[in-house]
Amino acid sequence: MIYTITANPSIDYVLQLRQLTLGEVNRTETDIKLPGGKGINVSRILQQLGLESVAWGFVGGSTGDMFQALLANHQVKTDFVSVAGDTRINVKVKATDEETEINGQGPAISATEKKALLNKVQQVTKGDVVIMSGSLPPQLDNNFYLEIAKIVIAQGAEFVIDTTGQALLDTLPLHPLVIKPNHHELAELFQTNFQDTQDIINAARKLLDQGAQHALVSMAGAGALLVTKNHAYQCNAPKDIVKNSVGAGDSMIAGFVGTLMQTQDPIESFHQGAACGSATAFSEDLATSAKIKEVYQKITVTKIQ
Ligand SMILES: Nc1ncnc2c1ncn2[C@@H]1O[C@H](COP(=O)(O)OP(=O)(O)OP(=O)(O)O)[C@@H](O)[C@H]1O
Ligand SMILES: O=P(O)(O)OC[C@@]1(O)O[C@H](CO)[C@@H](O)[C@@H]1O
Repeated sequence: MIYTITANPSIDYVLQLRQLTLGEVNRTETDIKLPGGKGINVSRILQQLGLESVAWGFVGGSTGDMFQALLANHQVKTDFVSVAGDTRINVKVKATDEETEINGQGPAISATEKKALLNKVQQVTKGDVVIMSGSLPPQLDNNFYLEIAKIVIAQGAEFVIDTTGQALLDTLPLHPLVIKPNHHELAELFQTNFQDTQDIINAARKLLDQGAQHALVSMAGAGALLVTKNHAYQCNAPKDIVKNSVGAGDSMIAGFVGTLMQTQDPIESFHQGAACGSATAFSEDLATSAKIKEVYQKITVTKIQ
């Protein structure tokens, strides 16, 4: 089974405006509410790929009720911990060619609520994969993901982590199945600027040296890299109208992990991950299975090392 952990789920309030003028009253052309949060997005794409997952996380308040009602339309199995605080609302503004995001902090999580989630993680067994992604709500320690990773490994299962900074580095010695920084996050991790693809590959290899099993580096409209100890692969990002790239990275993780569990083939998994990422960028909501199949045909994976 695949479990996703979204410590800080959200209602994504996606607003389309012709133009955004700060300091003025702006009115939307369209607005939609989506059940958001990185792990939730991963579960939704896995569902489109015909793969079952269980979404774990903290959900609370009337916004939490609305979040669950929105998610109920997507046939994702859930097992949330109910919390006293309100699930956050994240605002995504699409205006002219720019996407601006304002993400809420999320509810405070009590020690009892945290324990309830850790207890769920104790259920995992060999063959399971736990995917943890996204920011942590306030009051959860920075080592929350590390705590989870330790439980998962002790149970003989695998984990995937999509976070940044020290929280990511701390889990590397426990051998995450895959990590997926985008190229900006990767540069920030090493406090550098990349001059070329080789710089990116070298940085990704440092994360492999520290323990990651596979390193994906996403580069939005410039495609992505899959870096292994001895080889590197690149894929293109097809050109189309970008409708909403929120969740493209999560979609890539879902495609990669879901395919890897079925095929054990990292290159095929990379191809499918890239298809899911681009298909989401070309969709208003996350990608559908039909869109993923269509986009898959337009992606080529090239061995560059
Ligand atoms: N504009 C785009 N055109 C085509 N493909 C895209 C575009 N944006 C993203 N993708 C695909 O999706 C993958 C993941 O996107 P991206 O690099 O933006 O991840 P991310 O920064 O983690 O995004 P997010 O946090 O919004 O989920 C890219 O590597 C690419 O394959
Ligand atoms: O604030 P975080 O947890 O870092 O990111 C949350 C978020 O921006 O990530 C998803 C897209 O990746 C959205 O559904 C959600 O709003």
